[in-house]
Amino acid sequence: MIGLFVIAFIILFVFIFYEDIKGFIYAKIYLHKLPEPPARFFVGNISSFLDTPENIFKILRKWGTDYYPIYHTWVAHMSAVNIVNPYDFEIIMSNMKHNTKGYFYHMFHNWLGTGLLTSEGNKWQERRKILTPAFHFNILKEFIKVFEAETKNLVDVLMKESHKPYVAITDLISDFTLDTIGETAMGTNFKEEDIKVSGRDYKKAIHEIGKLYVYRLSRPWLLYNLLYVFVPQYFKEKKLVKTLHTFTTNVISNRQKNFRTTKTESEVDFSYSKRKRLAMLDLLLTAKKQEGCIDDDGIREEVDTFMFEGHDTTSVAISYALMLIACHRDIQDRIYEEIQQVVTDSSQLDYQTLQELKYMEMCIKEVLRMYPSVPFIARILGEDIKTHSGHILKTGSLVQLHIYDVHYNPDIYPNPKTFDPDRFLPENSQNRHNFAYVPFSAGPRNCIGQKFAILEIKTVLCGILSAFILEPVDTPETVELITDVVLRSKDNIKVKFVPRKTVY
Ligand code: HEM
Repeated sequence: MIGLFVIAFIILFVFIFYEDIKGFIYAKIYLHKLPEPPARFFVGNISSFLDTPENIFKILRKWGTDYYPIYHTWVAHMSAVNIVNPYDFEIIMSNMKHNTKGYFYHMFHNWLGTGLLTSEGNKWQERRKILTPAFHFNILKEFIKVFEAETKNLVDVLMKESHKPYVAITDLISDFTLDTIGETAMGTNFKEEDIKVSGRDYKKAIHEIGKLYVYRLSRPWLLYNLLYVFVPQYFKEKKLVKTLHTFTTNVISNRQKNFRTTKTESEVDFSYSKRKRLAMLDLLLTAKKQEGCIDDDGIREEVDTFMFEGHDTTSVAISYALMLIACHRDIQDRIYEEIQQVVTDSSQLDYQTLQELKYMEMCIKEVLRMYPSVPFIARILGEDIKTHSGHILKTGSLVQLHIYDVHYNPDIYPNPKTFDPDRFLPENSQNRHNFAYVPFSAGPRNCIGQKFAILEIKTVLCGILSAFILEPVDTPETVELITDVVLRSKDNIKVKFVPRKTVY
């Protein structure tokens, strides 16, 4: 009887964990041929992952150098191939077959469902097709007015704080980017009375859920829902997701009401072939109404995805940009001179003017090299590949692409810790490998919002640098980076803002 029970248990175990067992055997046969950091029997590299987020960040950098160009990490049956060279980036990022995201993206499902960031296959292709026109040049041109108005609000806040020895900027900038994505892509002003309170709760919940993801990410066994439901974080996440979904559902229904009353049938006449230009949420609402290719849940998935991807990434980029510019007065003066020359009518920025800020653009590129907002991404291989160094990786392997480490490779970027925008002069970048600079990823699954991001960052730098001289408080040496879904610092970043009028 006991024998039968044991056999039944083994069969059930194999049935439930078939994929994991297959992965384990594959890792033992193939992946252990790759260089590996020291590991313990069965638990593998777990002790390194159970450390603090700042220490995990440091150890990953050490492994990236010690085991260049490729290495293997594992915990029990879970294995990951880590790539830290541009040649293999190209093999993986440029091939549609490897478009499926890594397992850790599943932890976003409770909140983001399977929106553009987390979806795969036909669903991803269909959504990308629907959403691409929302980031067309004509739409982005309109958004610049919103970037400008929100920049003015931010400058007012900074002005009030400027008597202090420094301003802790991280949260202020994050508020700025949330308000901006709300008003551009969603057509919703978070400061309006009727949603001000729920908007504040929403922002708080976004920050909280980010911390929760880090907790889960650094404990890979919690990526199994079966185990996750037993920890308090599961219930906390459920509560946060409810707050987040309540808010986005309200935003959608408000917009739906306004959209109905402000647009006539002919105005919303919509088809992809006609390429009618509509901001993101309006585009989705119209796609639902006229083409039936997305439903209410689908719209919410995308609203949640864009609120997340569209604010956190730009927020950290702007914070690091301000810190680096504060630390390099010579570079700051050059950017300011360029603004003075190019922005002749300071009351109105437009697309053309922002395009002409060439030196500022090089500075932003260098900021995103040193601080890529998304320091690593992950893919599941859709077919076997041979890596640049000759290793065969099998279909189904989880590969982690460490963008941060490629951006700090001294053979590609000499003195990689030095902030040097001239690296992006055409003559200095022409011989660089195409996949050696990938802050927005590359290939078919690249960042859909990259032009939006650059225009937003340029607008806010114009506003802030016209109003203030930045003085250093934090420097790259004092800021401790942590492992997170975006490249966050352990503490709030501090910069001193000196109003220009009091200086001259
Ligand atoms: C400095 C700012 C930004 C950086 C560095 C950045 C970086 C990235 C990266 C590396 C990816 C690939 C992610 C992956 O493969 O897992 C990505 C994807 C994505 N980004 Fe951005 N991003 C930025 C701003 C934005 C903005 C402003 C938006 C929206 C308005 C946005 C929306 C998205 C979306 C929806 C995806 C998924 C695209 C897809 O899979 O088809 N991002 N971004």
